[in-house]
Amino acid sequence: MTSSGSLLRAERVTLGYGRTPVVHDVTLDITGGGVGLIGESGSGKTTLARAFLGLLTPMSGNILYGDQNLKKVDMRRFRGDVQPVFQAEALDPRMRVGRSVAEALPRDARHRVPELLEQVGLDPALASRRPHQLSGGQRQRVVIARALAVNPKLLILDEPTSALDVTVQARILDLIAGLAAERLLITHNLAVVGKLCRTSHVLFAGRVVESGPTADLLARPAHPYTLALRDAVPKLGGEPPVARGRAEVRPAETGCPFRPRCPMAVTECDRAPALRDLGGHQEGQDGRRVACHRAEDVLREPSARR
Ligand SMILES: Nc1ncnc2c1ncn2[C@@H]1O[C@H](COP(=O)(O)OP(=O)(O)OP(=O)(O)O)[C@@H](O)[C@H]1O
Repeated sequence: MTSSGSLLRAERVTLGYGRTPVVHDVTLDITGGGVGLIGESGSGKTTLARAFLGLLTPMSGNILYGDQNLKKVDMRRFRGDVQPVFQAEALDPRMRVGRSVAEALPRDARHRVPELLEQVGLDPALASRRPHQLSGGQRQRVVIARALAVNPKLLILDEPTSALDVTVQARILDLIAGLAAERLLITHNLAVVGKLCRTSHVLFAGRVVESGPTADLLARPAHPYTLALRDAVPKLGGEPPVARGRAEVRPAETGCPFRPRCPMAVTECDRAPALRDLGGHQEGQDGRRVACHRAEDVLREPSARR
């Protein structure tokens, strides 16, 4: 735990590839009860996840693990504590799935394969199959079994259900919800965070534009982008929630990056809004942060209330 009570913390982190930053000055804590990272394709979710896994070094700022800079943490211990769950396509197509799971276990614990398969709701007899001989949902369960092999404290799940149909998706989400490990969940589907994450952060163009308790965010978005995301996909399993037809509009390079797509933009939005506490002590505003000059107006919009 860091002194702020989080498992992992990004502190004013800027991340990029080569010299090009794609995530800008993000501060974010992974606390208990599940944390969601939401945003459309290209918003920087996977890039942040890679930094939290120690796979990408920040251009500036720090990733902290238990009050220690991740750069200085023993990576062998860290890999036992923090495990990624990526999409099932990452499984080796030639390898029997039992062996895939066995490879994630310490050598003297390989007898635990049937137990792990059962833990994720799979018949241990499926261990002899190759990935293409399983359904999409079964493959995703194998990926989760692999991650659980080392009894991690935290799972970092990148779109764990986006390739699955709605009913299978719901069953995998139930499985994830029942696991003991904490979770950082990356998704473009707001319905998924509603089910699994106590806290959520909305990313737009590599910046956190809104944060807070997920239930409050969904009930009363304070950023026009969160509002567009919520209203684009009201239920589990729908299309990716982008403001349809406008996602191709490039973010602004100066001022508020969402301005070119924002139905509420005003002259003031030429100035970049800082992430700030949502003022007042009204219901649903505790722990809420937003980067929008017009957040209070967004909250007053009848369409923002649900
Ligand atoms: N290896 C890379 N080299 C250069 N640029 C990259 C690389 N990986 C990602 N990017 C760029 O970084 C930005 C953020 O990408 P990232 O994959 O983090 O977004 P994302 O929100 O996870 O998107 P998606 O939901 O499509 O996975 C994008 O503009 C992307 O083109």
